Amino acid sequence: MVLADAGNDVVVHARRNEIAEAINTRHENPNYLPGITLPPTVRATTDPAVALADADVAVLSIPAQTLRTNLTTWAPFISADTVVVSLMKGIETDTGLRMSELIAQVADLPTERVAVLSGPNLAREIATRQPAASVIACVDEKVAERLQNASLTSYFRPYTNTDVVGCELGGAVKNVIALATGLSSGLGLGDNATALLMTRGLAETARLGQVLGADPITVSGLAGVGDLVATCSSPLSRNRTFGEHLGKGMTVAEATAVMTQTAEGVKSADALLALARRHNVEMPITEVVVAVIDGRLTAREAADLLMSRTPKPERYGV
Ligand SMILES: NC(=O)c1ccc[n+]([C@@H]2O[C@H](COP(=O)([O-])OP(=O)(O)OC[C@H]3O[C@@H](n4cnc5c(N)ncnc54)[C@H](O)[C@@H]3O)[C@@H](O)[C@H]2O)c1
Ligand SMILES: O=P(O)(O)OC[C@H](O)CO
Repeated sequence: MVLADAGNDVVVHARRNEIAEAINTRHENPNYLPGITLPPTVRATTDPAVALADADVAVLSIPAQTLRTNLTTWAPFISADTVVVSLMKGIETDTGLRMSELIAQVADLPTERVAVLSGPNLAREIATRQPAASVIACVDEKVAERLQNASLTSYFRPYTNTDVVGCELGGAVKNVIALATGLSSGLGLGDNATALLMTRGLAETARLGQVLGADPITVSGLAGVGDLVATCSSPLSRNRTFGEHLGKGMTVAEATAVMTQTAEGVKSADALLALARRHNVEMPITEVVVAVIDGRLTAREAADLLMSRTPKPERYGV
């Protein structure tokens, strides 16, 4: 919708024929955004070769853990000049790769042709054209600027950045912190606890970013604190909702069964923790979220464990 409203010729690749059909005839995706009318210029196809033919830009937005398999199939259809943009906020579980790293590896692309978009962008709000801003990051600033111009509308305002690592980490870690604020809310622990988790969650993002080469300023921007605030506070967040279900006593299997959309943090938390341990970075909130997901701690025990940690000075670096 954003790209079509910005004046681009947009082709969506859908897996299911009935979804492609609904987008082409009723201008609606009834499974994922029921009730939202898409611009009639948005067309859909089930054929990835048709979707990718001569595309200036390919925007990838599927569950992070399915990217490798899907992209292996799609890569041969990516044209020589196409820039690939990731909207995904996850980390591959087996490898710890960020989505842009995975794209460059699987599609064999130079980093200058891979960009990421990340920020406080709850899908349903954007689909109703409510104002939002985001960050488009690419190591090549000119490419980021091209993408910025291609996605600028009256309701969507992208900023550019060259810090791909910081933007991607901001998106991936905030999902885990949103699971934690959901757990806390499910337990009824109050707004002070939510603010505590968000602020110390940001410290975890900053520490991990520091060792992985992110710009320390990125964490205070839209892809850092901006997305953290939106996701941790909004009932529209799937990660926060998933955590809330667990906090109210559901098992992971029960929460998974009632969710129809992706909560990336559930699978990426473990990969982020492994990445942090590899670099000797302490991420206590991420650690207890992983323990709750694995069934080693209850939500209550996780809260008690965090509150019983040794007192320390307030620091943001490693
Ligand atoms: N929804 C949001 O508000 C939002 C905002 C910003 C970023 N993101 C990120 O975008 C990514 C996708 O999330 P989403 O909100 O679209 O999730 P979703 O669950 O709503 O939709 C997933 C999409 O991927 C497709 N899909 C599911 N399994 C697939 C598979 N195995 N192979 C191919 N396609 C598959 C679905 O058909 C659907 O189109 C995530 O990484 C998420 O963090 C989401
Ligand atoms: O619904 P969530 O929890 O995946 O969050 C959606 C977006 O990432 C918010 O920016």
